[in-house]
Amino acid sequence: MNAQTPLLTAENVVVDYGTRRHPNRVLHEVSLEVGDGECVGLVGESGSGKSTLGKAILGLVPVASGKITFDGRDITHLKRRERRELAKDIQVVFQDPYGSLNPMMTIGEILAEPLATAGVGRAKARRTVNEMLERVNLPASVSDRFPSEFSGGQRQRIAIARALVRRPRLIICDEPVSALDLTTQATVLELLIDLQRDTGVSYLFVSHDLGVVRRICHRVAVMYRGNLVEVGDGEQVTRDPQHPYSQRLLAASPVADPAQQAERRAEWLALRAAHARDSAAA
Ligand SMILES: Nc1ncnc2c1ncn2[C@@H]1O[C@H](COP(=O)(O)OP(=O)(O)OP(=O)(O)O)[C@@H](O)[C@H]1O
Repeated sequence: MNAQTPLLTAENVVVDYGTRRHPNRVLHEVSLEVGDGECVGLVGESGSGKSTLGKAILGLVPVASGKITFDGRDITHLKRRERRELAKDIQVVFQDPYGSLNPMMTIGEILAEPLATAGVGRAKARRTVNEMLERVNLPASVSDRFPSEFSGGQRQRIAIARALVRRPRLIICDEPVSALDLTTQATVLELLIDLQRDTGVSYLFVSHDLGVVRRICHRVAVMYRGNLVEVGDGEQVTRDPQHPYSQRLLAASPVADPAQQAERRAEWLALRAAHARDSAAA
């Protein structure tokens, strides 16, 4: 990994939802870098703006001001064709392994589709599909089957294989394990870590779960009401955060010990109450 060379930069990115007359500012001048081969976690409670930053990078929501660069190139306002071309380098894995795979297509068709769009011939596409299935620990024989025949964890591995087929340099992982049970979460996280080690792909890893982020991310950014309040080393931010909001987020994250969990839940409820008060005052 070379965290010195940012592959992706977001500089003072502002995103508004709502209307021009009644804008609802969801991102307030957010700045973040993801290095080549780096995994950066983006944490924060529901509604803090994590997915919106991912969508801004993917060009799925308009950026009102600020700049996003990829490999030194300004990608803030790309034309549709340029955006399609960029899909080779930037891919996404969503939370819901049930909704993100077309139920009418076989696994082979789902994985081959991005290659066909890129003009890759059928024989080469088939080889690449088999190689990617192998990478996510699924046999080539699954190609002829449909998504409904697989478990949540298997579907998420298929979604990861699909994200990988064009050998992207960055994958935006939007809560990729939060719909999975704990054991399956661990397997998918291990897979993502192995893939990063083997391919050098970078991840922007969106999650509300500090434990998950601690396992996989080199650096962690904490988002609160559309602002990044803390960015730092993953171990440090997830164990000894400096910002009061990050401290409350850590206090709310699940732990194995029930007594400690009860204590954290109480702190979490206090956090929610404080958030509600802040929102009412805003
Ligand atoms: N398409 C939209 N139109 C209007 N408001 C939206 C839209 N998408 C998200 N929002 C609002 O923007 C804010 C940030 O949402 P976002 O989904 O980015 O948060 P998040 O941190 O990813 O939350 P979660 O963890 O629940 O996915 C929320 O208040 C949400 O209601």
